[in-house]
Amino acid sequence: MSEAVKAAWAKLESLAKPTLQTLFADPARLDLLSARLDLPGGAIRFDWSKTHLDSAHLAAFEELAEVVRFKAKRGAMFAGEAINVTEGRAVEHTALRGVGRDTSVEEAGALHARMRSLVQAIHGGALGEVKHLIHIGIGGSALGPALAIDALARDGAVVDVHVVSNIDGCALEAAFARCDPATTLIAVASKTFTTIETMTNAASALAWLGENGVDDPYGRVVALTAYPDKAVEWGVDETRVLPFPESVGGRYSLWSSIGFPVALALGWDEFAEFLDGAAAMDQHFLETDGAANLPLRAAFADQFYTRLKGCQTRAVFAYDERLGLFPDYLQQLEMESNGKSVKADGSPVDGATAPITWGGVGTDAQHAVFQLLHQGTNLVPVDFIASIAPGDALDPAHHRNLLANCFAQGAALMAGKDAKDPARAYPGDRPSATILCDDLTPGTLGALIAFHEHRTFANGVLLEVNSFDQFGVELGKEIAKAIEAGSTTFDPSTEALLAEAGIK
Ligand SMILES: O=P(O)(O)OC[C@H]1O[C@](O)(CO)[C@@H](O)[C@@H]1O
Repeated sequence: MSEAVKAAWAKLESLAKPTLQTLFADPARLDLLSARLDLPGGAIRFDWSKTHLDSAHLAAFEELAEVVRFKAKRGAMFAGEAINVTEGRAVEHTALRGVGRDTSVEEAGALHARMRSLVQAIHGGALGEVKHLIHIGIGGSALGPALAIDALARDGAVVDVHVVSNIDGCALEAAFARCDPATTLIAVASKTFTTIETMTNAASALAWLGENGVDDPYGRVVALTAYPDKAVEWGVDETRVLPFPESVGGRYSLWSSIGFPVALALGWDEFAEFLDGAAAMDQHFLETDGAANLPLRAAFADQFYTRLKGCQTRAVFAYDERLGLFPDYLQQLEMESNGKSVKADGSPVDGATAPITWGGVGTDAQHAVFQLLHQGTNLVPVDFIASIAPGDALDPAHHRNLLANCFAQGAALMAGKDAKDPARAYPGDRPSATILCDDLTPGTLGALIAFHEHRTFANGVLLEVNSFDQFGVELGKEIAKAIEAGSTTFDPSTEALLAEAGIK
């Protein structure tokens, strides 16, 4: 850590940390810590006033951002420089939304035009009747599509999409049970086109089509990959291979052809609105400086709790059934990006990096895990996400009650409650932030996801880690391969488990 970075952290640590109730004595607090962004598809409000950030911390975090060269690093990402230093790659998912270096934006436009043609051809009947799509991918090749489809395609998807990721055959069988092979397409989504789970599931899906009367199973496959040659070699006709650039990381790839099932389920116009919402967030992130930059401000709050308060987790609760998969999506985004122990230059980090991201949906979670949030010994910063417009058409009492509960939880965590009986007392002073959308639309969802991508990047810059590699996932894969090969002897525990299961 450079002396300047050390000094910036030391200053942050030295600042007084008043309670939330004390902080609210400042009448300007709500204005200082809340913001609204007008986006395609509706506005989003952000409220960090129930966190312990104050003007002194915001200023000190701005100094930290300056000494870690946040602006230069942000500029380098959008300029297409190879900021993923350990892999020597640029990081260009924003170019897919039209924001980035010209050549990459142009290339992304051409790739989207190709994807759009295929989507529209399928909608127009070019591949016969298509009622179902089994989308096979894992990690970033599955979590984004699953989230977007579950959030946006609830009432009347053009094509019914089933996302299958797990190598556990139960996952694929569940999809088979809900699809008619004669009207089913298979999307094989893999950046590398080598991932064992995806390739095994894809082979089984082809076999299922063949065993159920489909003459040309390969003719029903669309491949979504950064390595189109591998997909062609595997047997997919080049006309149904939708490539994307290698500079788009797996967990940032929803905007590329990995989003094909989203476009197929919703229609191209909605997918374009989704991209536009993300692009509006990109422009905000690129053009706004200091704590007014909302993803950067969110990262300040994250660092406040992780580094300055020692919180090991952060929780996200969507008070919106349609965002039930949002915590899963965020887990990969945040934990795979910033769950690191070395900095981008290879030196050890100087403290905690990414907290464990977890969460669920409200109000369900209130009846399951909120006990710990209110009275447990762990301090957990919480994000609440909700929409003002309901997603349902039932009695408005449902949605009013949903929002009342969402806002009540933030108020309760902060205020706490005294009681004579210690078991009934709430300590309070527990932080939360609220993200409130006008409505959950393709545009606001796109912006919400892009906000979290940039928040993750901003956290990585403040921590000085490379947010874009993921070498930590490799060792387990290597050992699984060695187990399958049967050639290696492992520790006694692993050997005993393999013997019990009849694998060795
Ligand atoms: O798209 P691919 O290459 O199949 O990889 C799937 C996932 O596997 C990972 O590499 C982790 O194992 C993720 O980063 C990625 O999203």
